[in-house]
Amino acid sequence: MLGTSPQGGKSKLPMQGIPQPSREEVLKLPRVHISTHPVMAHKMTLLRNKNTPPPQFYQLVKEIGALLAYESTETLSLESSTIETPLQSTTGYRLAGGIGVTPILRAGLGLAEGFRQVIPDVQVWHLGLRRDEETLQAMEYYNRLPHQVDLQVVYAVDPMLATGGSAIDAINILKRRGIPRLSYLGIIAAPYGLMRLAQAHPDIDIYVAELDEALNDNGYIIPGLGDAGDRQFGTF
Ligand SMILES: O=P(O)(O)OC[C@H]1O[C@H](OP(=O)(O)OP(=O)(O)O)[C@H](O)[C@@H]1O
Ligand SMILES: O=c1cc[nH]c(=O)[nH]1
Ligand SMILES: [Mg+2]
Repeated sequence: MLGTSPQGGKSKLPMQGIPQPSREEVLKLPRVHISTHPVMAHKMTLLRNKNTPPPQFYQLVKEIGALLAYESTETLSLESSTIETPLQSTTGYRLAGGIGVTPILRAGLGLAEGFRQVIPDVQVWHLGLRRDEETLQAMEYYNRLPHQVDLQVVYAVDPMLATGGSAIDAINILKRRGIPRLSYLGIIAAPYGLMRLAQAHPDIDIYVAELDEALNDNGYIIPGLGDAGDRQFGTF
């Protein structure tokens, strides 16, 4: 079992000396889904490149969000109904119940936008969490989650799963709203954060585009892509 805090020892750097699991260990986790699609690998390479400017970076986050939406909704429930084509009656299907997407601000905004391109009638519930870069603890600063909910599933979306603190907190907050089914959708995961999220919330599915090597001593994912919020919104 991993520790619950990224802080430890007497080091000034928050991840220094903290043991991290290997990629192989987290690949054995039962509800972790990592994309194997070649189009995803192509877009991920453009996204990671430090020379990709913010407008193209944001566009890529949206496109990757759409691909992840398609992959992660594969197991959703359907309702059937009879419809008329111009020629005859036939059985049609629609997604059962509502679907919610919670972008973890800021960086989750582009992913949520991509998700909406696949399922335009999702409800979008905004949640602001900011990671303190000294302690790596997430702090909630904005919450627009409705009290009345009747949804089949809610996806918490955030590009970067680093220590896992933000994702664990987001799922805790959503669980308090009584959502029957929750999933996490991200672009890049570090083994450390993925293991912590799966251990804290073994009842959710976790979908990511790629699994990286590790966190550096500052808690940044390597090789990673840098700061996903800054790269989307140009705030370097
Ligand atoms: O797994 P963790 O260690 O919690 O780190 C991941 C979090 O850090 C980033 O957000 P950040 O705090 O930089 O906010 P931003 O989206 O406003 O840039 C990222 O988008 C995640 O929310
Ligand atoms: O590598 C990282 C870690 C946290 N947040 C980011 O945006 N990037
Ligand atoms: Mg950021």
